Amino acid sequence: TCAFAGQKKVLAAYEEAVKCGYSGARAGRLHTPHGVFDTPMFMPVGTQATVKAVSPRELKEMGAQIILSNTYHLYLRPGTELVAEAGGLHRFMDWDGGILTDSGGFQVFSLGPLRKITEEGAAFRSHIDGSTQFLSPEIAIKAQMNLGADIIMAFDECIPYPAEYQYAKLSTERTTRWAERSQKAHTRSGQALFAIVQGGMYQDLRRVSANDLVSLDFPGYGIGGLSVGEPKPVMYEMLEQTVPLLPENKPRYLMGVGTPDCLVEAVRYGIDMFDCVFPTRVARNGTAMTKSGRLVVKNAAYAKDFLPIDENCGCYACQNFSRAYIRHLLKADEIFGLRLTTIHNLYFLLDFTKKMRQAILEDRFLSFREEFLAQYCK
Ligand SMILES: Nc1cc(CSc2ncc[nH]2)c2nc(N)[nH]c(=O)c2c1
Ligand SMILES: [Zn+2]
Repeated sequence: TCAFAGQKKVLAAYEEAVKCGYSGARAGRLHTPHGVFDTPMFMPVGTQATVKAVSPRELKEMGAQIILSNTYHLYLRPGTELVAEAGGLHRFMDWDGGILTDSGGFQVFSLGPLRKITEEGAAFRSHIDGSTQFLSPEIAIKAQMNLGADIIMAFDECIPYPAEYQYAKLSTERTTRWAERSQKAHTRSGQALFAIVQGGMYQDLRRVSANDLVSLDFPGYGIGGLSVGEPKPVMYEMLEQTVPLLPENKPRYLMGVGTPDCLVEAVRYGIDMFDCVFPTRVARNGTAMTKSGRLVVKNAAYAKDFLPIDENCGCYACQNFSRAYIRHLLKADEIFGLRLTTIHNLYFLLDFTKKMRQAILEDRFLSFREEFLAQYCK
């Protein structure tokens, strides 16, 4: 924590991590204005100021610590000034845990019909009403200060995959200049601004991006531009190149990841924080996550299966309902069905990261990883 004593604007301090000698895995504690949180951690995604189909009370009950929201979406609707007038995002959505907002860069490129990226920022058309919009580091930071999240992200470009070396190089250099502009625009104390490492799938660009951002001295670092369709071994190789260059006493957040096998590998490289829409998204089409892989509870095979999704799971769905009942609800398009599969999938990932933390603290992470990967079929 003392590492952050000198940081005037930072509250996302990072207690001395408990390191496992044989891997980069570490168990840490993240200090924010809304509490101290355990890592490794999974962060449920609440894109439009709600984690779809579950309430803040249920999120708290299942052990969620920090949730994500999207600047891009809230900027377009209902507007970040409105959220500020409502008392900020925590008040607006009645969530008193931690909140992290993404800066909008990724969503502009992945959602809105993109118009144009220049040194100044990104012009795009709103996916809601087609209106012409523009985001820059200054606008994205102002919007995030309005929302009042505990951790906010620098405005970056998530380089598409695949990308030519030259494009990746120029984009990464611009993202570093945007990070500096984000830093200058960030004037809200009690809020931590994380930079985002880019570099495409090029080892040298990843190292340059990490070193440049570390020298700008941020309280934490996102690793972006991954989980964008690249083969998993390539993602792991980029982690191997990047993570060791990031300060040990600062949190590392692997953006948009992911499935349990990716989480256990990324923790091994020293990642602390994860987010992914996957668990909530696949839940809504009837797929449950288990330690042996995915279970499509909507399948006819489960019509008369009166066991829970996972009899060792402590979630509300598995403690009280059968696969047959949940399948019935999903087939009948009952909203409660989506709620139960979402509750299970979120609980599964939150519990999985808690189990990894315990394994690290007990110095048995690598055997935990071996056992898990042996049982989990991707
Ligand atoms: N894979 C991936 C995912 C996300 C979205 S993380 C998220 N936002 C909201 C929910 N989840 C990314 N976001 C940014 N800003 N940059 C990236 O490179 C990037 C890469
Ligand atoms: Zn469950």
